[in-house]
Amino acid sequence: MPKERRRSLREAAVSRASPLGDGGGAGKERRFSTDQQQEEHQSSMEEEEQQELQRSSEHSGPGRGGPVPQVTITAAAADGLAELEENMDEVNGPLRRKLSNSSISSNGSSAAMEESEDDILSDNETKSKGIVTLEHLGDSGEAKAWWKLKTVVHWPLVASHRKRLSWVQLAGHKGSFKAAEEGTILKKYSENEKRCFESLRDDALQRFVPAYHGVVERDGDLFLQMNDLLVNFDGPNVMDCKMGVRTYQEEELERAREKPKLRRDLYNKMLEVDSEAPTAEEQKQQAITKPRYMQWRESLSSTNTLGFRIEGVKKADGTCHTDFKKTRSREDVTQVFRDFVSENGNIISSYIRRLEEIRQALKASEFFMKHEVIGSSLLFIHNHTERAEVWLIDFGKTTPLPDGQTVDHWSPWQEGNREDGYLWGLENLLHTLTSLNTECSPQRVHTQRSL
Ligand SMILES: Nc1ncnc2c1ncn2[C@@H]1O[C@H](COP(=O)(O)OP(=O)(O)OP(=O)(O)O)[C@@H](O)[C@H]1O
Ligand SMILES: O=P(O)(O)O[C@@H]1[C@H](O)[C@H](O)[C@@H](OP(=O)(O)O)[C@H](OP(=O)(O)O)[C@H]1O
Repeated sequence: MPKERRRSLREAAVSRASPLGDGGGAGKERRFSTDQQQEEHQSSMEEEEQQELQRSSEHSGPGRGGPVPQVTITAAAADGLAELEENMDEVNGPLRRKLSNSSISSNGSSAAMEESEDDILSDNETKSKGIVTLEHLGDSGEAKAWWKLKTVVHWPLVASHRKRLSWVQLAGHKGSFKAAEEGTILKKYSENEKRCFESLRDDALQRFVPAYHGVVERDGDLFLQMNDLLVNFDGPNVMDCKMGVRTYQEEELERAREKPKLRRDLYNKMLEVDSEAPTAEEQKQQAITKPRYMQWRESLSSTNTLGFRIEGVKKADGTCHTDFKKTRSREDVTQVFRDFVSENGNIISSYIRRLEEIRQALKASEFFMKHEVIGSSLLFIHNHTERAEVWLIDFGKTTPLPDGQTVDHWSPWQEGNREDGYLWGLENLLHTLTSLNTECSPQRVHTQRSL
C-alpha cells in the first residue's frame, strides 16, 4: 500500500474517532477529584456488582461460576515473543484471514493478500468506529464487469449507483464493507459466513437475517452480497449488541494452546483501558494472547454477566459511540438503551415484540441447534416514525457442530460442550427492555393522548 494512502487512512481514522474516551459505565468517562470519592465509588460499584450477581441468579445460565480455560504464556514459552513479529498475520486477524481465505484473483495469484501484507496498521486504524463512507470497488467511472459466482443475477453498475454511500458500521474491521447495487452491500468474503448464509436459506431464522444474494467477485476479491438493513430507514438510530457469554471459538482456544501467539497490539489495547490489567509476566512480555484479551474484554463488559454486550450506538442526531468496553452492569446497559430509544415506550414495545419473535424462531431453528454461535450480533434499528427492527448479523465465527452434537445456547459453557449462552443473553436483553418499558410507559400514554 502506498505511503500516502496509508497516511490518509490514518488521518481518516483520527478524524472519525469517537468523541468519548474509553471510560467507565455507560460509555462515559468517570473522573474523581479525590481519593475518597474514588473509594466511595469503588465500594458502591462493589455493592452494585453484588446486587447484579444476585439478580443474575434469577436468570441463571452460563457465564458465571465455572473456571474459564486459560492460555498462559510463561517465560519458558517466551519463544512466542520471537514469533511476535512473524505473527503479524494475527495482528489484523480476521480481516487478513478473510482475505487470505478468499481473495484469489482470477489468475490464481493472491493479490488481496499481498495488499493486506502491506496493510499493517495500528489497531485503531483497522477498527470501524461508526460512520463510514462505503465506496464502490474499482470506482473509476468505467463500468467494469460484475458477475455473480453463485446466484446468477447480472447487475451492471449504473452511474447513479456508483455514488459513495454514507453508512453506519458500528463494529468489525474497517474496509470490510463496500457499497453495491441499490439496497445491498458487500462484505469481505468468509467461507464460514457464506456457508451459514446458505444453510440459513431454508431455516426458521431466515426472515431475521439480511437477505443474501450470493458471492460476487470484484477486482479479484470475493464478497458476500446482502441486503443493507438501513436502506428503508430515513435517519436511522442503530445499535449493535454482540450476543453470547463467549466471544472466541473453542477452536481458537485450542489453536492458542497448541501454538501460543503473543500480540503486542492487544496488550496495548488492554493498557489503554486499564494499565493495571496486565500481569507482571505480561508486562515483561509487553504482549498477550488473543484468548487472554478476549476473556478480559468479556469480563470487563456485560458479556460474562448478561450474555450480551453493547458494541456501538449511532443516533439519528449524528452522535456515534463505540466506547462501551466497561459497560457492564444492568443499570449501565439500561441507561444506554434508555438514551438510544429516547425513552420512547412505543419503540421499546416494538423491539420487545421483535425479540420475542426472534426467540421463537431461534428455538425452532435447526441451524441454531446445530451451530456454535460466536460473535454474532443483534442489530437494532429505529427512526422517528417509530419503525423498529432487530436483525441477526455476522456469522463469521458461527461454526457447525460435529454430526449428532447439538447445543441449547443456555447451559453453562465448559470447554468441549460448545455452548455459547446466546439464548440466555437474549433472555437478559428482553428482561432489560421489559423493565425499561415499564419505566417508560407513562410516555406511551402521553404520546397516545396527544395523537
Ligand atoms: N446487512 C447489514 N445492513 C446494515 N448494516 C450492517 C449489515 N451488516 C453489518 N452491518 C454494520 O456493520 C457492522 C459490522 O458488521 P459485522 O459484525 O458483520 O462485521 P465484521 O467485520 O464481521 O465484525 P467482527 O470483526 O466484529 O466480526 C455492524 O455493527 C453494523 O453496523
Ligand atoms: O473489540 P476490541 O476490544 O477492539 O477487540 C476486538 C474484538 O474482540 C473483535 O471481536 C475481534 O475480532 P474477531 O471477533 O473477528 O476475532 C478482534 O480480534 P482481532 O484483533 O484479531 O481482529 C479484537 O481485537
